[in-house]
Amino acid sequence: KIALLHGAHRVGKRTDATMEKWRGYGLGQFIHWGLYAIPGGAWNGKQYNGAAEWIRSWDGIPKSTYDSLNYSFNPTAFDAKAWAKTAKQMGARYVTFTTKHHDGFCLWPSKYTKYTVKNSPYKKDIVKAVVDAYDQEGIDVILYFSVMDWNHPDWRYDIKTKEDSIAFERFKKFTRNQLIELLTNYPTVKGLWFDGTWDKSWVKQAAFADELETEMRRLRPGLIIGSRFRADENGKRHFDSNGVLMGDYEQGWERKIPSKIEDVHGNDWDCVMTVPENQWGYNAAWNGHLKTGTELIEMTARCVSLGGNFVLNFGPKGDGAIRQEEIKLAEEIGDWMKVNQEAIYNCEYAGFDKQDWGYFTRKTGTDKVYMVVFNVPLSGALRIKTPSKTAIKKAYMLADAEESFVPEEISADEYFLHLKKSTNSKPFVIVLETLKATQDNGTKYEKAKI
Ligand SMILES: COc1ccc([C@H]2[C@H](O)[C@H](O)[C@H](C)N2C)cc1
Repeated sequence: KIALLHGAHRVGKRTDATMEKWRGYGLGQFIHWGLYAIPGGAWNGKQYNGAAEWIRSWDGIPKSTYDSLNYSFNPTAFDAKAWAKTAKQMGARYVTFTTKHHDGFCLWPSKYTKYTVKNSPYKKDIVKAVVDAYDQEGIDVILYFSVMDWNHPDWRYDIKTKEDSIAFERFKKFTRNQLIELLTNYPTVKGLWFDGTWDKSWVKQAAFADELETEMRRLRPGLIIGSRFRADENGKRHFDSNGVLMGDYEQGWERKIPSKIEDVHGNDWDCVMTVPENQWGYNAAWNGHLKTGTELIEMTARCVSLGGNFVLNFGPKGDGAIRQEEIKLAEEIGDWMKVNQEAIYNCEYAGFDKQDWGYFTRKTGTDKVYMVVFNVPLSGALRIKTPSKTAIKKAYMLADAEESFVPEEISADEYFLHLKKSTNSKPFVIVLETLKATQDNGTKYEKAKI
């Protein structure tokens, strides 16, 4: 073990109620909104090839021209209540909202910079409107904050000279002030989602970032901060020099999902996902593959089956309205969640071997296991391999408990559930009521006859 002052301060999952609630969210919404939504991925009719929220880094636009977009920010169609209703309808249980992205434009009236919504035609506090609207819908709010701030004169990619270090000391104070300001202005937020923390300048601030994390947690007990915020004194990010996760959950799953339980190392985690291949901010010309509702439902089930949450990104337009494609996806996902949410909310890794037809989830703290079926085999036989000493007492369709199954035992701890010929066109869920034979529950292990 390497002696560390600024590595992980906790090994294993948090066990407090706030984190247990976070663990059970299942499905969340990410919202990327800011000045980049105005150009929407193009400038003077020329398409930008990268992610729309990175358009400022494109040579095709003078930085000062981009920066003056704050004078034309006036989202007349912005309606936080409508956003929150869409999220509720989709079945999202938390939202991560961009307070400040890499371009440095603040969607709240920060006292520490002029580059805020207050000095735009819109003037009003967007972060407050979002926090209040989502609180009202009972959806928990996490605030996204980019440490990297392209607008701030004291930001540095690295600290090479004396001048750099003097400037960056000012930047560190500015960053701390903004974070304390956010936690003070919006006391109901449950956590902070940090981004823009990969540059050497910040990676060298292990002690400062560690102290700042401690200060924020003291100001807001229970605050949820992931593994992206800080590096240890050897510059290790996400996992410290001893391989221990820093922060409360792993934030490395950006547009990717773990494929097996070993990949998550017993940590909490969430996956943040875009509808196109890589567009977080609004891009008018969505190109390439756009994920369908069924694909996104499958990603949700896959994340929950491996003990994580799935967070789907929305990129509202420059006028503040959510684009129709995203509204439609929210409706499709929401329709499925209305019927099947029991297999997603407050569920976790079931401990059953993965099968080709789909995913197992387990209702936390119970012996209730769900089969979320996406790929019905031509045989119509869904294979189940139960963990040892686990019997299946009952098996039935979640959508209709009358439609039950008698598992056919095909070998030790292995069964088939035979589906009726059906025309299922949407994923469906089968409930398994299981029985774990253990000494203390007095259950002598025997095959429970259905
Ligand atoms: C590949 O390098 C990246 C990819 C994504 C990001 C940013 C995106 O702009 C978005 O905010 C995402 C959540 N974040 C990781 C930054 C650098």
